[in-house]
Amino acid sequence: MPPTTCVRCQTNKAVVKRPKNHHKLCRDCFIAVFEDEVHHTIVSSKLFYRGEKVAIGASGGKDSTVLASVLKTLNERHDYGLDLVLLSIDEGIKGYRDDSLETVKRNAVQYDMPLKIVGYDELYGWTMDQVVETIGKKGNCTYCGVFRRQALDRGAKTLEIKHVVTGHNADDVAETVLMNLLRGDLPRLSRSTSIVTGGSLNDVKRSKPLKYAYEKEIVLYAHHKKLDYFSTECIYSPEAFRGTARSLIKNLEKVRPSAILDIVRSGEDMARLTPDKGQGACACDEGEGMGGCGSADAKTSGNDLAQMEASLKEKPTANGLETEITSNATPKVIDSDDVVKLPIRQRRSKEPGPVQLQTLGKCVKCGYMSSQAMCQACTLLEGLNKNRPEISIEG
Ligand SMILES: Nc1ncnc2c1ncn2[C@@H]1O[C@H](COP(=O)(O)OP(=O)(O)OP(=O)(O)O)[C@@H](O)[C@H]1O
Repeated sequence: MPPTTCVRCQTNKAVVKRPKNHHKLCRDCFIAVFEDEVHHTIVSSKLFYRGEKVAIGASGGKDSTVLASVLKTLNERHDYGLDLVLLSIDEGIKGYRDDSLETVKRNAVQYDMPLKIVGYDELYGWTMDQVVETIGKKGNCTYCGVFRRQALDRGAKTLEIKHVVTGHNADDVAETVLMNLLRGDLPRLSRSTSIVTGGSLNDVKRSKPLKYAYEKEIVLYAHHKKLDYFSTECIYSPEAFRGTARSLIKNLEKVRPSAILDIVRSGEDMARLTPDKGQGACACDEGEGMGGCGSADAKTSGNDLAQMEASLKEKPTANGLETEITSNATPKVIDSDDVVKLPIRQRRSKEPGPVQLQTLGKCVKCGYMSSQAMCQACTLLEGLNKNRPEISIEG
């Protein structure tokens, strides 16, 4: 078969079939289109202002590495005038985060950006290894997610930064929309679909410039730009419920590539119809619910992404290849759900009824933004410190 020509430049050989719309593009056009789309998201959502100091939540993984690389490129190309800093949270997971932080340290040199690392041990007196030693693996993602969101805010504050960007992508947002739908938690949709959260009530704003970027395209971008990223999954178990939502989405994507963006758009539309417009958002919660980091890895919850990464690695030079992403893999569905029981006052009512708007105050213990007397992190810490958590893990 003759090689396919790039539909954009009509000159070079196509090496990428875009997962998003199946357009066949050459390497340079794919990179240009990907960057242009992120630029469009940034400009149309008015994410930044000139001179703004922005912390990039950098985990060393593909999403935040691509985010750092693209933001550096766009900042220079379009003269955004941003002061970009890498902010990493060390959760204290040996054999995982210590390795990924080495990647972030190299990224800091490669992108010529300052790097700040903040550890759970210094902030909370606990590493995740110690948390897991105490509570076991089940439900640990909840602790990690709550602690990380607050740690990012605190890290930003020590740098006098009021805006943290994260590498959450379209797949992440679509998963969260589905999870909230499946839980019957429409009010949370507003926060989970917003490109920007915090900011007005909470003084650290968070945004997701890759909100409309497909995860597979992020992997392709990292591959074609030869970015240095860390691709091992967390050694502690991923969230079962998110993994199930992820598998569902990956299956939908196979039969209808636009499904991911369609779910994101539907989530945005439904959010506009719900009473919670994000004003009452607890600072610990980006609408994802009490449940973890959002990084249920494709390797465990629908392994076509892992396959894709492996096959890209086998073909280090894409020259002369058409990179088409297909997979016959059957996603592994995790059939149990990790649920952490919170004290009654912090659980959402399961009964239908009028939606209660939350009001933000300050945690009586640490002063962090909270819709409850005590913030989620302090509640979890209190349980850990007592070593007889009022928070029990459902078996
Ligand atoms: N330890 C961390 N330090 C700083 N930022 C983090 C950390 N963990 C996650 N983040 C931020 O939150 C985003 C979403 O995290 P998540 O755990 O869902 O990881 P992910 O989807 O695997 O992303 P990545 O590929 O960047 O690791 C990341 O892209 C990153 O911006």
